[in-house]
Amino acid sequence: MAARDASPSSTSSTLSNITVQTEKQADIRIMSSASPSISTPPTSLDDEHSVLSDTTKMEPLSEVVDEIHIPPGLENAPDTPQPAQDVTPSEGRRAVRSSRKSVTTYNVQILAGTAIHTPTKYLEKHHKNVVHGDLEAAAAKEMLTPGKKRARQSESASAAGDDPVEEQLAAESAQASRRRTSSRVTDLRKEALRNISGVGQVVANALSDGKTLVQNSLRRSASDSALRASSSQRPLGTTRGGSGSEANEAGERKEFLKPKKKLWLRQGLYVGQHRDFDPRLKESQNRARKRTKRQHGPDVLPMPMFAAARVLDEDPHHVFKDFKLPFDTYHPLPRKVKVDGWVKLNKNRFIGEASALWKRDKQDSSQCYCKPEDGCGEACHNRIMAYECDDTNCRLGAELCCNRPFAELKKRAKGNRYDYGVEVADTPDRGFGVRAMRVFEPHQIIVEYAGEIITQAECERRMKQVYKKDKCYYLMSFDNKMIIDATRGTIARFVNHSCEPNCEMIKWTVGGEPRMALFAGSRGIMTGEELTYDYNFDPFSQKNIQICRCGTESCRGVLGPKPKKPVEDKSIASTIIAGTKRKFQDIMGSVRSKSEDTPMSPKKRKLLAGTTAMSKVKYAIDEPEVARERAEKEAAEHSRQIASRQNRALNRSTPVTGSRSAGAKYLRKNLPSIKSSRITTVSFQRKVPKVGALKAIKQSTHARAATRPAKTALGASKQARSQARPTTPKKNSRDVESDSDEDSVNITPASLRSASKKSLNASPAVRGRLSKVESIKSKSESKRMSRGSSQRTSKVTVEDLGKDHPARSRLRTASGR
Ligand SMILES: C[S@@+](CC[C@H](N)C(=O)[O-])C[C@H]1O[C@@H](n2cnc3c(N)ncnc32)[C@H](O)[C@@H]1O
Repeated sequence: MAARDASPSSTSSTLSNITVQTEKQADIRIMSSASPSISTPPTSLDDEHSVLSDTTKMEPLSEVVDEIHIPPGLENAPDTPQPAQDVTPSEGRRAVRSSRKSVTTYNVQILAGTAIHTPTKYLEKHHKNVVHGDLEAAAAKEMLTPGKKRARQSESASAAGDDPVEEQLAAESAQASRRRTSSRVTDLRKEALRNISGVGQVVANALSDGKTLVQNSLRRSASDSALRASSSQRPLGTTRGGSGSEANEAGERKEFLKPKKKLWLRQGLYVGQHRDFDPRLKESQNRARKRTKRQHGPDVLPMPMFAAARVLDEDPHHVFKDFKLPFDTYHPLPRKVKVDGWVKLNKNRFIGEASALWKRDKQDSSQCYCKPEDGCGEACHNRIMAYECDDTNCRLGAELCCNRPFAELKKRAKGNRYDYGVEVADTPDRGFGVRAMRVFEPHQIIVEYAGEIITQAECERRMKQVYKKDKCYYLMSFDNKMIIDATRGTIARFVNHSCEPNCEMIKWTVGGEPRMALFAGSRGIMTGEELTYDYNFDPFSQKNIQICRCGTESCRGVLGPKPKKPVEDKSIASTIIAGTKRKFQDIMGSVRSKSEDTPMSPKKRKLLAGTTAMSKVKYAIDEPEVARERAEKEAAEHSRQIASRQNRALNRSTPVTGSRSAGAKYLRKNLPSIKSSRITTVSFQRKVPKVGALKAIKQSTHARAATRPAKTALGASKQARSQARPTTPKKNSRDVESDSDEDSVNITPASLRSASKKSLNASPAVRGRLSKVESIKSKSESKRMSRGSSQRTSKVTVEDLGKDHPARSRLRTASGR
């Protein structure tokens, strides 16, 4: 007979102890179920022996039936098994005690090797007796895995093969005793508890199955007398081939008990990949293995991304081929640079009086009239004027308009660091720099140059007091005579200078306020590239000149202002006139001095009248003298340029000056104390034709101005864009003016006139040529007229934009500054 605590704690009770009872004590134990059963760890040799005892026999299931379920009305049926009526509860209890010796008791904690470590109160509270029978056998069978079966076969040859629970427990005990030596006591305990809970669960299931079985049998016995007769002799639950349903049940059970085959995953995420790591080895052994492997070289190819990083890090002179990976393959090195003393600001912050002064000088407004198909592209007025489109100045929505760079930047900042796309990196010789972590398209916005916007007075104060001992300043001249101090500012402050930059620092007007940002140059930016722009650095004094380490071919050698523009950079007007000039000279057969051929020569090219053989001979004879003269002239010109540059620097409105004169005074006074100031002064002006050039064009085209066809606003704006497109930082307006003085246009109508006058005194041959020149000149002018040359457009653009158009005012401001 088996008694089982049906209370909720009964399941857990099986976790501690399982007691297997013999047939003899079955009837006595019915009563024992009434009181809480007690089990103790084996204390005698008998008990020890009982752990692996094979004397246990299976409990006939019919007794279980007798004890538990006797359907109402069947109590007095002749075939119904009767509970033992003659045993009183007290006797039962006594009987349990007296019969303990013969009860095979399995203390699971002992079996699992955890009894020593289990608190006594735990044992007292939880251990319960569970009586096994056929149902338990079924349960145990279910629990037996192939491994356990093997363990059972090998280790308990002497154990009774009939009792699977016992066998399982014996196997577990053997396992546990093997593991006992290990120090992982807690794990073992957990494992044992898990196992036992599993057994308990199965036993519970089996009992409920048994209950069903009994009920079915009783039902059958009530309807089938033959079966009833046999059932009284044969214990329920024993299978016999005669009964179809029983055979089915046996078949089902067999199927149920069929061991499951473990399926191993053979393919997966890491299939085919080799790792240096061997999980069977210790970490130190793995490390040692890796070290030895490295000496021999890797036996598998490295991942492309790491290989690429290695190549990129190598000295470019030793790498046979330039090589850059696209962003999705390349992963910038996860080297984080920590910058001390950098307080990060994400947007401009006005300091002190700057705010009030700023409001007073609000920016002009701009309006674009783009159609959806244009999408605010190259022809967009706002774009030309470096105004960001928004809902107030653009009719296209955010989806169609692609002239909203700062809005794009804002969105990007919300993404991850690769969306943001820039990081501070160490450079070998220029301190920190900024590196791209993604690809940027040509002219795409990269990062805003933001910081504290201060007045010049505040800047002076900071220079004297706060940054007195600093070696590095992050000051940039901004709009409205203000200064951006990016000591607290965005990452853009770390962008270094290059004489061949890949980026441009440009001022835009966003929502009526000027903002400065770094934009990709016309080549775009690849991942891993260092970002640079031309500082157009004004050192104020020779003492402050720093050596440039940009390493480009056209490096100017020092961090200084941009050089005078070369010939090819001159205005379109001068380029056109240059064509005329060439023809003119061809006809004249003039021989220019070689010094004039020098492309960078800023001197005016003077027309030489004589082109005869005599003159050629004369020049040939005089060549050494010409060379000497040329050298002298060049030296004089060079010193003049340096002097004028220094004058400009002193007079220029700079971050450290209150006014031009005050600034000059301040600098004169303070320069010795400001030894290595890093003042990034960049003034941002539109590219405009040289003042002189415009003048020349105006004069030459004045007479025909009335007949000129009116320009459309679009054409005008296009031209304005080509002229006014914000590119690299421009020189101060004074530079523009002085440029026009120094690099005056090579040929003007006035020079042509003087040449004609001279020609009057020339020989008939020369006069003939001059008349040809006149005719070519008029032809070329008429050509210019017919194709609406840019020389004319550059002026017309300004005027045709309309009185109130911001383009007009800005272009004027730019050229007038
Ligand atoms: C605005 S900071 C740029 C960030 C700076 N590298 C840093 O570590 O903070 C400007 C200073 O960087 C250095 N620098 C930038 N570009 C340079 C170049 N091409 N060659 C030498 N020094 C450069 C100069 O000292 C300059 O004054």
